[in-house]
Amino acid sequence: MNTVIIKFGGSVLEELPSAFYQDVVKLQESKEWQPIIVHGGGPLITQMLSDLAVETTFVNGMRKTTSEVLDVVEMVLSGKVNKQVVRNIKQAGGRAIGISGVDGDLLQAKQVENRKLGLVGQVESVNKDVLQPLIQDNLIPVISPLGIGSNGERYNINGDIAAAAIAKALGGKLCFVSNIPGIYREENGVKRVLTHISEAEAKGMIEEGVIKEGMIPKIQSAFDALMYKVPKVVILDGTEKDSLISFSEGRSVGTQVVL
Ligand SMILES: Nc1ncnc2c1ncn2[C@@H]1O[C@H](COP(=O)(O)OP(=O)(O)O)[C@@H](O)[C@H]1O
Ligand SMILES: CC(=O)N[C@@H](CCC(=O)OP(=O)(O)O)C(=O)O
Repeated sequence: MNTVIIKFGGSVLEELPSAFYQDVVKLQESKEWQPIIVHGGGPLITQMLSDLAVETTFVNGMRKTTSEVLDVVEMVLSGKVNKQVVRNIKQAGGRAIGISGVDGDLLQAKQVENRKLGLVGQVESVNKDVLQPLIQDNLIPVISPLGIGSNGERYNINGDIAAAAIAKALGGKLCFVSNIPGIYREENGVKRVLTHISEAEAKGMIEEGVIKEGMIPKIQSAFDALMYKVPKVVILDGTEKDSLISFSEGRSVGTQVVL
């Protein structure tokens, strides 16, 4: 059985068609795949913070997180978004269970080295034992990216980084579902989507500012995962018909990240 970690971000969350969720359920029912969902929700957090008149800023795609911001992050991700995704899967005919990285010590984390980011965490270890009984019960785990520290404190973890850590722990394939058909590069004024991207190429594109914002943690997590033997990492558009099925059948879709 193949495990696939499907991470979708806030950029595409509200645009994902029901066909996408039906494809997730199809994979599960095929018995050849075990899908595990990790979701983001960055734009919804930003919206809620703005409604509450709390300022928010990003550094290289990571949100500076005060304890006031962290309350909102947890409320939006582990409450609103997580349960919406569980319901979407049910409406597509599947059965899902929503948990956060805090539950059962799933994502054990510590504060990132860049202290200017505040309560942002990096994953130290993944307690994959939490997922096994859920999988055995034919449930699709839906995970919100918060982490728990050794003293029970919580951290805000970027969704892409959380997904890569889970893929590394389970040795599963990693599928970043976003709102773009892959990584863009402009050549002679023409924007095209790369079918593959290597580490050297990505580094150059980050330096040139061609890869920016939320794409930076995504691509960095992709290489981190590949380095730890994750067999395949792809960035694709979840609104494109059959994109997930093409991925599962090994057809070329989106941008494949290669070492
Ligand atoms: N070279 C690039 N190619 C494609 N998208 C890029 C690139 N550089 C930056 N981006 C941005 O990255 C975004 C996807 O990252 P992010 O907003 O974090 O998405 P998600 O919420 O799906 O994780 C795209 O919507 C796009 O605005
Ligand atoms: C540390 C950090 O930046 N955490 C993210 C968590 C949500 C996320 O990753 O959402 P997307 O997948 O939509 O980007 C945030 O606070 O926005």
